[in-house]
Amino acid sequence: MLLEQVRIFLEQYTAENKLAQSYVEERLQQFTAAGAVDYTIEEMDYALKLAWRNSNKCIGRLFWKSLHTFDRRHLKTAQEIYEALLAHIDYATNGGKIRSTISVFDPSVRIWNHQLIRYAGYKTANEIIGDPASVEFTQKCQELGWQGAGGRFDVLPLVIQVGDAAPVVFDIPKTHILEVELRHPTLEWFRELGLKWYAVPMISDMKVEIGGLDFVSVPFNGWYMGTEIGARNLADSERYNMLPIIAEKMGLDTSKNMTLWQDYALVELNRAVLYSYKEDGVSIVDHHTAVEQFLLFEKQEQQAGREVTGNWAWLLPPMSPATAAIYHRPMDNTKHKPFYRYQQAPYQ
Ligand code: HEM
Ligand SMILES: N=C(Nc1cccc(CNC[C@@H]2CCCN2)c1)c1cccs1
Repeated sequence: MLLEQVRIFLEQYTAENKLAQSYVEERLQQFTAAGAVDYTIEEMDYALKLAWRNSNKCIGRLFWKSLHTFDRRHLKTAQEIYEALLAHIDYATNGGKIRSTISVFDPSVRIWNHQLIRYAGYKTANEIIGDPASVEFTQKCQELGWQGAGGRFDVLPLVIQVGDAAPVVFDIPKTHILEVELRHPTLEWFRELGLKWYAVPMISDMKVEIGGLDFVSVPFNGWYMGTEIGARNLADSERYNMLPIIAEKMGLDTSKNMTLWQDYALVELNRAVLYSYKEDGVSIVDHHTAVEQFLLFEKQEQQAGREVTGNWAWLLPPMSPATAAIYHRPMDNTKHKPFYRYQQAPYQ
């Protein structure tokens, strides 16, 4: 029952923020008198940080206390929500010195995008141009009237729905989009591949349950771990599938696995990602440093008397996993609420 779950959340908020126990009863009485649960910005801010700290698949949790919260629960029209999303993008991007940020909207708002900035995928008769992971959403945007340029790196529009009104499509002006053109520290030909990626990953399709209330529009961003771009987005055969092309350019023998040509290409692609982001002053973390930061997070949590939970398979980087200390031990994947979780897409 709702108020019971609200009580549990308020108990944790009160204990961790060293407030008087009477705070819980006061707040429950206010909610009962008002006939609605309306968390303060301080309660929301704590809950959203806590949900990050509880997210078992996240390797970046060392910085959970530095999350910046924008309270946008009062916004009602698609236009003002669009403007709030542009403000989030600008604040988070910060010229490349990325700030972990989250915006929380009224539960009647839905953002149809998987990420605020992501590339379109165009499926034609015999090929896919752009990001294959975006084909379905790109088709949805086209049905809603969006005209893409048909290129490999077209940024998709924001699709915002308020209540059960028709969704509204908004282009993101280029001035708000920071991207990094990929080049390699020593392989001069790498630049000719014409590869780039956007600076800030901003997940916009997850929800968080706080004391029994579902917040279904909580776009959040951090910065990338290099392997996400270099070992998955640009490497997967069902994504940009760049390994064969890079191996060819490297002059490797790609006719048999035993030459480990895929592994050679993978390392050079990931070196190019880290080198380019670093040189452009865009925040990024390599997977070895990210693992070290996670080990620090574990130590910090244990010193605070809290058990650390994690999803072993997701926390291991997709490159050289056995170089990560956490590879060699099991992990408790218990789920503690609140945490960020998947939800049914509004258009499926
Ligand atoms: C600050 C830098 C951060 C880094 C480097 C980082 C890194 C990562 C990485 C590499 C993943 C795995 C993603 C994948 O394999 O697709 C992940 C997952 C996740 N992160 Fe973080 N993260 C950061 C900040 C955040 C923030 C600010 C939040 C939320 C407030 C967050 C919440 C999550 C969640 C919920 C997942 C699991 C996503 C899923 O289930 O698909 N992370 N993170
Ligand atoms: N660095 C990041 N990466 C990240 C975090 C959460 C979710 C995702 C996207 N994960 C989904 C993809 C697609 C299938 C497997 N990975 C990326 C962050 C995104 C937002 C905050 S940090």
